[in-house]
Amino acid sequence: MGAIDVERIRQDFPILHQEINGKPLVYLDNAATTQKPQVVIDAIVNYYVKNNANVHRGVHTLSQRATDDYESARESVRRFINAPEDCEVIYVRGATEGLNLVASSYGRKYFKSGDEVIITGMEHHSNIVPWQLLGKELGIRLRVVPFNDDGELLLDEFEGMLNDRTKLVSVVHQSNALGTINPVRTIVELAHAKGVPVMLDAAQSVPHMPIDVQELGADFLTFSGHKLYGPTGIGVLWGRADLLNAMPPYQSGGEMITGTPDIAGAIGLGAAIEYLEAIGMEKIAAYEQALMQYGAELLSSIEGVRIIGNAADKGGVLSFIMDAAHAHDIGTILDAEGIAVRTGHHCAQPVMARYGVAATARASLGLYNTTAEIDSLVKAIDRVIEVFG
Ligand SMILES: Cc1ncc(COP(=O)(O)O)c(CNc2co[nH]c2=O)c1O
Repeated sequence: MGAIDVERIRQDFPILHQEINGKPLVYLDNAATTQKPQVVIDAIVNYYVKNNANVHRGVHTLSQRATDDYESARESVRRFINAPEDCEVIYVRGATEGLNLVASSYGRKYFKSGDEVIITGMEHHSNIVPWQLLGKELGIRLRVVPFNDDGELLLDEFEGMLNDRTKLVSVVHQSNALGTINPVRTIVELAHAKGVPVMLDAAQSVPHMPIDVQELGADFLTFSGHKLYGPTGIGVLWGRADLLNAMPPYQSGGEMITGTPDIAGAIGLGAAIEYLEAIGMEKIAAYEQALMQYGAELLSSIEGVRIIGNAADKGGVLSFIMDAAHAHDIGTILDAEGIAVRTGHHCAQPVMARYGVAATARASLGLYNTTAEIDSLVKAIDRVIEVFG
């Protein structure tokens, strides 16, 4: 299935080795949050056991140690996304805050009534609502790029939306509900040709593929630590230094203007990044891609199962509906079999509306999942048909 030693990797994740309802846990909800390797857990514990102190401007040893680890994590983030400078890496609570920060700070400085922001029809609510609220406040028009039945953006429609009132394009790199990987380099090229900056919601792509912000050409990019095997409450907004330096503060107070940060979270994020770098993002992407293809072939061969989202370029997400049962009933039966998937609209209600469905069941893959776990999923789906069919 690929060049990573998944059985050895699974030993790094203590949580995976338990039973749920008397069955081995099969954790397939990685788009919601990922599990944490022992090295991440140890890094957080080590901070609190040995180095806990507030960061920056402390003259005592513990504060210096905490500051060194906190800033070392920032350098790990810079390296991981190949950002030009550490100062372009801003810690936030997660992708939601990263998107809100750009909407609030960049938006309020540069947008005026009648301006337009372009998003897509497959966005997570975190990349819809901030722009809706700003739209109400400032009189901004939100333009929405549609997508086809396979879940692929209509780029001609996008290009046609770009005009002299367009002030920002903010798009998801990989859809959490469909798995679609959008052609963001092309989107950036088209937007930049019109002088329009681009923000990437990379919450679902940074954990699963190599990301190079300089190669992508974006102007902002945000992601959440808890989705790339790091702790909750910590994430990153990357932005071009010239843009960030021109933006007004998002929050004010002491400590680098935003109060005491999530020091342990940042250190845990740094440990997660080093863990992933040791395995290799190219290898992880290839492994998850092969696993997703394996699952897609099996699920699409089951009568009464329909996969929602069949883009040619797609990450490790298998959203599906069944003739036999509602998504929530699917999820309940799967849980009884020890299998964790997410059911609902996945904070992507426009996607559900596009397909005319209320909800899907979504299996989303991580680097520790296996073909045997996909087989268990298929067996449990057969169980759903037995119970509800
Ligand atoms: C594409 C995308 N953008 C933004 C967010 C928000 O990230 P947060 O700030 O860390 O919450 C999510 C979370 N997606 C999901 C959270 O739970 N199930 C999901 O699919 C997401 O998938």
